[in-house]
Amino acid sequence: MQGVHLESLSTLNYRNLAPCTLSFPAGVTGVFGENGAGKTNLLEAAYLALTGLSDVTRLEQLVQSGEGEAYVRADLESGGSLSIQEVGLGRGRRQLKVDGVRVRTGDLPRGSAVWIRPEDSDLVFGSPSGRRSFLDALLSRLSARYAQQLARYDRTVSQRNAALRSGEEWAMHVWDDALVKLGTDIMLFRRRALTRLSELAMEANTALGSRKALALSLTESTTPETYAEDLKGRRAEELARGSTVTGPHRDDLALTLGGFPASEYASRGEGRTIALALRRAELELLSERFGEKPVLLIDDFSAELDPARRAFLLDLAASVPQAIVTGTERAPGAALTLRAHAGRFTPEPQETRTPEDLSPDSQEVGA
Ligand SMILES: Nc1ncnc2c1ncn2[C@@H]1O[C@H](COP(=O)(O)OP(=O)(O)OP(=O)(O)O)[C@@H](O)[C@H]1O
Repeated sequence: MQGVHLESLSTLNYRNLAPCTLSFPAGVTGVFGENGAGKTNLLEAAYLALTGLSDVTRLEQLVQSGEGEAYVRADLESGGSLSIQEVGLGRGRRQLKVDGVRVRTGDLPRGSAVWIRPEDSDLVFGSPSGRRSFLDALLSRLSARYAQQLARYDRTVSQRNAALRSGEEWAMHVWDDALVKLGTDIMLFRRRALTRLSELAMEANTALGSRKALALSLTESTTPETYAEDLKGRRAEELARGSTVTGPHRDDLALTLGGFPASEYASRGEGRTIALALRRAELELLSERFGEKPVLLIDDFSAELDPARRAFLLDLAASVPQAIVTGTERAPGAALTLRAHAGRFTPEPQETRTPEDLSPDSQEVGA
């Protein structure tokens, strides 16, 4: 399968990165350097330029301290055509352009990158809202309609909450109708998508060497069939609390390992394996949906001390048309290696090794 290709990335005033334009070859680019050198920031900038997405709550965090605005640009090839994607960032403001024309986030190619990070373990051990965000972000990338319905649903919940707080019981049937319609769409879409996501996550979990079965399911606060009734049944409680307590905004993506809830019973290592399985499932799902492999961004492969998980990450990077892999040590088998230091990235000479030395199973890598 073909893949999205990030030809070059330019940044200006982005976090601690020095202004730069970096070219990336096909295959693996390894970026190594000391802690705080800017490796994560580089991947974050690449992800933002490729997808328009960022999970920071305050955009000004991304702007270099002391500066007013930041800018990232990706020159990429997708579906056989070249394009330039630019993101300008200011205080609470993000401006996107494709080939010089202003667009909205949803207009950028939605399957262009997947980012794997050490913090992904929070998906397993963190709150339901983190898992729900993972699911919603993924489904929003798979379907523009899902993204639209979700935004409408969230707006409706906020407006309904305001009406509940003002004690506007007389207006509730109007909000309930809107909520049931949008919420039902969301629940049905999640159920459909979960079937394939579960299969792919289970396969990845097995590929990671886990002997315990991973299962994904939705813990729903209501169902499409009973949503309207459930809202009526909790009306008094909702008026007292001033918030909507029933609906897909309260649901969880439940993860079980060997039949037990992973958030409560999985070990740290098992949790990490589940998180990697979810990310590989995301990669596969986006590839199936868009017919090309996303650019794979792997942050800090060297933090992965378990040999099976480390080999899995390096194999995954080698299996896609393009990957950027960071770490405090060199990634083996890289087509290009960049040394990171104080926000700058310098190409390193290629290591001369035999193909056997470059295998992820070799001593140095697995140690
Ligand atoms: N808006 C900003 N302006 C200037 N510097 C920033 C900004 N945001 C973050 N930094 C700095 O960027 C530095 C590099 O962070 P980054 O997370 O990219 O390092 P890293 O190379 O991935 O390190 P590690 O190996 O520890 O993960 C940090 O020292 C951080 O303080």
